[in-house]
Amino acid sequence: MLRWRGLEDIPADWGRCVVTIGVFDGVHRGHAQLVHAATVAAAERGVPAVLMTFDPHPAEVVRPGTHPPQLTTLTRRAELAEQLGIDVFCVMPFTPELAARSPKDFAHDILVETLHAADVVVGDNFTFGKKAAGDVEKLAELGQKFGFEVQAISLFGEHAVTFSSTYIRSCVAAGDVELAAEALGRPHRVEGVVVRGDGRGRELGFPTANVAPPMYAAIPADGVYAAWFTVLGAGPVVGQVVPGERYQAAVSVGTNPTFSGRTRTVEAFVLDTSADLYGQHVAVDFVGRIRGMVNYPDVQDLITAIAGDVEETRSLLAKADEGSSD
Ligand SMILES: Cc1cc2nc3c(=O)[nH]c(=O)nc-3n(C[C@H](O)[C@H](O)[C@H](O)COP(=O)(O)O)c2cc1C
Ligand SMILES: Nc1ncnc2c1ncn2[C@@H]1O[C@H](COP(=O)(O)OP(=O)(O)O)[C@@H](O)[C@H]1O
Repeated sequence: MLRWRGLEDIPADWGRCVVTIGVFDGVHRGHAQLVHAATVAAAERGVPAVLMTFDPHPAEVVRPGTHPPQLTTLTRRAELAEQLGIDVFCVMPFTPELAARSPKDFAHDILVETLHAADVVVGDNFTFGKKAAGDVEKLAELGQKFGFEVQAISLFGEHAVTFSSTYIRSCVAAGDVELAAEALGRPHRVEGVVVRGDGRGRELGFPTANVAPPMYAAIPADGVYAAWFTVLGAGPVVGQVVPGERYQAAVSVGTNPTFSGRTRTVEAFVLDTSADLYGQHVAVDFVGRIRGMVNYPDVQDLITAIAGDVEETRSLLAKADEGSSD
């Protein structure tokens, strides 16, 4: 898969292509349908499928200070797009200048003159151009004028819910990681580098890898979760932990109220392993919620509770795996 940042990266001899456009945060099951339509159209025409996304999130440029919690980093979005068969991951820097373009200029200058789009695939709620004045109807009209086809895909959902990044953010914020996973088609992931904490976990008998997520990362509500833990990258084995392999983890999200903590942390106790994880880039895939954060009167009560969480983690993850192999 090719990766472009900005239109400058497009080769001079670039031919025709199929383009799907959106923020694609989460690359959820609705997004997957758009991408599928784009890859099918591209295969029929024998041209590449391009996914156009934006960075930073358009909301932050249009209304500074309103950046939504982010379900996926750009790197993760690219990885997921590649798995879905996209040929080119094109990140458009979302600048005030881009936001100010009229729908006609966006279509003419970017889709036609630069990308040479033969087909444009969007969700049927797609808006574009200055003040989001362009919609699917406008895009189809511009397509007729400039010579590209438009496919508007109806929004996908289940159980009377339309799957959208906003809906999944609200599931994550409420700690309902099961519902989030259903819409995403995989567990919600928080990634980051393992940093030093207060060094207390080891004393409790449960050392935890404290994960520092990127700014804006969508963090599940405070509580305890069963998750898969993976050291990312292709580096050497870390203690007993093999990069790229997933391990069971009991994860705490919160301020450690038992110790009157102030900072909110994401901490993973990786089951049945011991490894120096400091500095590693890791991923935590949230599978199920176990309980809320509790301010225990006694540290011994916390230790007993964590031991119970570990057992709950084992059975929850085993069940989730059975479910996925049905
Ligand atoms: C599975 C699990 C459950 C936890 N539950 C709680 C809890 O209910 N209340 C709390 O105050 N801390 C909880 N913690 C967080 C511990 O207080 C924290 O891991 C410990 O203070 C170590 O912090 P450190 O990594 O900064 O040394 C939990 C940790 C784990 C791994
Ligand atoms: N099973 C494990 N799960 C998580 N971290 C582990 C494990 N075994 C060893 N570690 C290491 O121990 C560190 C955590 O120990 P802890 O006492 O909680 O200190 P800190 O407060 O710095 O997180 C982790 O960052 C990791 O390097």
